[in-house]
Amino acid sequence: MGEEAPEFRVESVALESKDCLQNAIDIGDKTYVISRSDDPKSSITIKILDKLTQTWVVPTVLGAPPNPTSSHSAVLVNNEKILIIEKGVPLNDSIWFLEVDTPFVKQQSKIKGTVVVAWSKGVIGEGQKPIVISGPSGVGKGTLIAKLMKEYPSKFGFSVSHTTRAPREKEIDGVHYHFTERSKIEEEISEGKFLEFAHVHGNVYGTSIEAVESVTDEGKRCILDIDVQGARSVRASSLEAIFIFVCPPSFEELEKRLRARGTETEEQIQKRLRNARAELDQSNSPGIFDHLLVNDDLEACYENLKKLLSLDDDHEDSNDSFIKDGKETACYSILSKTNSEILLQSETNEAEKGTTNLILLDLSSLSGGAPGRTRGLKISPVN
Ligand SMILES: Nc1nc2c(ncn2[C@@H]2O[C@H](COP(=O)(O)OP(=O)(O)O)[C@@H](O)[C@H]2O)c(=O)[nH]1
Ligand SMILES: Nc1ncnc2c1ncn2[C@@H]1O[C@H](COP(=O)(O)OP(=O)(O)O)[C@@H](O)[C@H]1O
Repeated sequence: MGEEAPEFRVESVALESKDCLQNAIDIGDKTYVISRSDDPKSSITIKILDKLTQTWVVPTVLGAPPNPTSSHSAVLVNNEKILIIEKGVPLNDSIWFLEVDTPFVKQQSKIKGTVVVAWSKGVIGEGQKPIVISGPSGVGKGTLIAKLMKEYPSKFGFSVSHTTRAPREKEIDGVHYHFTERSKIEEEISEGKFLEFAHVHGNVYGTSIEAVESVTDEGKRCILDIDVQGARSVRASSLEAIFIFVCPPSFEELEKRLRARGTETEEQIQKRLRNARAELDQSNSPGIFDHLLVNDDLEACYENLKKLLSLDDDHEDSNDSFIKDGKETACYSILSKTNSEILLQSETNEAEKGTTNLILLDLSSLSGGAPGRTRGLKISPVN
């Protein structure tokens, strides 16, 4: 029997010269040209040729691009995205997707009225799902999160949000929040750098994609403290998370805690209490929260939170053991592709006896995607 035919027609022209590499990938009537210049600091540029009109378009590029490297290889995965393998970086950092026609890209294209493409970094294995914690102001979210981070500093990391509100006395910029100007956050939101944002108590709050992914990239489980609107947006995004709503034992107790904290003016307290009623109402909306926790006695609530987190189907990724210790520099190029498997070949000819220079990248269970990370990549050596 002959070899399985590729599912899609792929024309990949590698125009390699000493210091630059360019790939041209055809999708329908368009050719996507992915190139890097000979300036080692400049990152990849994308241009699209419309073959019917013979015109070039420079798209709006969303998401953080790969760090500059010397070269890459690329292949079309399906009609939605291009897989790019970077060379000269650790293998963990070498797998990228350029989304050209995914639902996210289509949606952003509509919003912006321009042609959009978006970067997403490939992650080997699933990683642990981030934890979204919501609840009314003063209920004790921050207190519970602080306890968790103190007890398990290497397991959990906090997603540091951006906010336009003024810092409280003991709050540190970059630790509790990134305190920012409204015009700056609005600009960054329009650049697609935020996973979600919301207007809360008269200020803008938002979670940058980087805030979540930098925690995940450190191998820690990310905790987000965001309001109900934010939780709703994350639910609708490509980020798979666990959603927990923290309730007070009573409205009176909530008010007491908020006043006792002593961080807000009376006017701000009144605003937070008004919003609290709406948040408590929304906590029962179907499809947002997976768990409700009542924070009556702090220690009891904390124990329940811990139970709930260990009940979750946390699992160590097993399929990435091949590269787990490997901060080895990637020097792979794409050799072949079937429907969901890509064969990568090491370009060094150092294949000593018994050492593999072929690896198989399995794309059959991808999840997530731009803006952020594409998870669920499986990788295995070919013997
Ligand atoms: N949507 C969204 N909400 C956030 C974010 N960061 C914080 N919040 C929420 O904004 C609200 C106000 O937070 P904060 O000003 O720290 O006051 P506190 O809740 O009274 O401690 C809380 O409900 C937070 O969960 C964010 O990045 N996105
Ligand atoms: N279970 C609890 N019982 C009594 N006070 C609590 C409890 N949990 C938190 N607090 C206190 O309530 C106040 C508000 O808690 P905080 O963590 O700042 O709430 P949030 O982050 O939800 O706004 C703080 O002064 C905190 O010490």
